[in-house]
Amino acid sequence: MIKLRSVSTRHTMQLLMETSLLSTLFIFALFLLLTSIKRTSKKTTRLPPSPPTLPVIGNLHLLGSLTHRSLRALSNQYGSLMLLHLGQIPTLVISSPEMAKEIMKTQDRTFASRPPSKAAKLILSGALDLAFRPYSEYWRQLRKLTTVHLLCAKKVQSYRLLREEEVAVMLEKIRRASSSGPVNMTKTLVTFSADVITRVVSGRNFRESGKDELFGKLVKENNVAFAAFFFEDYFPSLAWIDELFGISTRARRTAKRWDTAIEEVIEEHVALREKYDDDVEEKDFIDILLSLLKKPDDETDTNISREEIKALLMDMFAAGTETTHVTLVWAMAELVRNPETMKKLQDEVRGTADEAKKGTLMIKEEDLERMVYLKAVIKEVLRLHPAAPLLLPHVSMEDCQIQGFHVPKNAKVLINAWAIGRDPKHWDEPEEFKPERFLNSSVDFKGNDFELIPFGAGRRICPGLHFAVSSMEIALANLVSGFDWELPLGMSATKMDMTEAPGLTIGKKEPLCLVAKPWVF
Ligand code: HEM
Repeated sequence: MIKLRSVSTRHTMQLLMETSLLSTLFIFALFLLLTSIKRTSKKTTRLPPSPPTLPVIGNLHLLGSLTHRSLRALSNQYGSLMLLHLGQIPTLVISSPEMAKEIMKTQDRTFASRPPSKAAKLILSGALDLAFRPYSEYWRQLRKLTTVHLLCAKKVQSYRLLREEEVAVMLEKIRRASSSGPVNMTKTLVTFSADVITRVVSGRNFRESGKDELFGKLVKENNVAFAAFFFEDYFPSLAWIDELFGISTRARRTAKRWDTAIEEVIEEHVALREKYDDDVEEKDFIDILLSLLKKPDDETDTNISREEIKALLMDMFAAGTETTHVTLVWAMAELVRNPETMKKLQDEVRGTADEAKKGTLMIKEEDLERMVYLKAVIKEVLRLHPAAPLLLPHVSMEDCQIQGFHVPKNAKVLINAWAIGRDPKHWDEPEEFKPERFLNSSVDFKGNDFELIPFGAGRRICPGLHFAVSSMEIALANLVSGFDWELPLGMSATKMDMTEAPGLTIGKKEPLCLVAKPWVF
């Protein structure tokens, strides 16, 4: 009996234990379920703040021709993370370093793609280039190819003599022109920037072959086309209106002109390769691209089509020319407007130049390293006048959350580098041109300091950064050391016209004409 009771007690005990284990497991599962529901419900569907919209056009009416300025005014009201409805396209506008860091660092991969662009579709053969191509394995390959063979620090260093030669040509041109009145520095600097990039990319000078004017015009046409209002970019279903108003036709004409010009340059390279039975020393970028076209499976696995080569070359000629010359024009304009800064820079440059070289040609690249004020001036110019004030548009590749707000997949993202560079929360006297602010500061434009992002940051950061900075440093150092600069008679520094011209890159609207007085060591 006792034995039986003890068995039944044990059985009851076991049952009890199993039941309590089951209930514990049940409560634990319930707890997990509730927490996960709670966590999911934290993923809000609350959208970032937006201005009120109008039917059909949404917020389009709020944008002026200088979009970066309109967007800053709006963000002052709605915050540094703002959602606009531009026609049918949800557009996230970023206006603070903190938010820029979210997009280009914390969630860099989500935002590393590009939205569709009608101009890129028409001019760049459907965005076959590097800059407008959506994020993909092919984009990564193309970027690697361009960096390794054209734009990495080692390659940029190897173009040193070429840059010095082009600077010498520019100085000589200014010297000659200066004897007969003010020099059009806008024109001079366009030619300089174009000559450097075309020599590096195609191995020869477009100036000498008479192609420089044509390419200059094409670069300008590109800037206009990429800033034009295409209905398709805001109302994809109304693409036909672009045809009706002739905007697409104009862009197609630009595309055709680019195609003919680049085809000619490529054909010259092909002819040389044929003449020397492919035994051409691969010394320029086009040769390298052509060799990849011919043997797609060799070594690199990169299979590049002729259309892709042309689109990539267009990127290089356009991005390499426009951004650099626009920045140099702003630099000269700011220096002439601020004579004390000009004097301080001239003292540094003229004083740092090697004693042995005084009286000879000019500043060489080896002198630049010691010129800390020159570097501060260039940073300050890029802070106040980033050539691409809204960078290039990004797009969200999936739904995500930023600071508790929901960002839908396929939202276009505009990052206002111009507004960020003038944010009073991060910069003292932000509207003033004061290179001194960088003298005791480690803030740089290389993509780690989000208050200064003229080249962007993260996966899509400008691959031409080193190339551009090297060209700008050597050009500016020589311009200020080789000449004293004045405004033409009757113009005053305080009333100088600094109006911006609208475009994908924002340059000075009026050409910069200056009196150059040659200076001898
Ligand atoms: C002062 C000169 C320059 C400035 C301010 C500048 C600025 C920029 C900016 C803001 C972007 C977009 C970054 C983003 O989307 O987040 C960009 C992209 C790009 N830049 Fe530059 N750039 C300059 C010079 C150059 C030069 C000299 C080249 C080539 C020779 C170049 C080639 C490119 C290319 C190919 C891209 C597209 C990269 C991609 O989408 O992966 N840039 N640049």
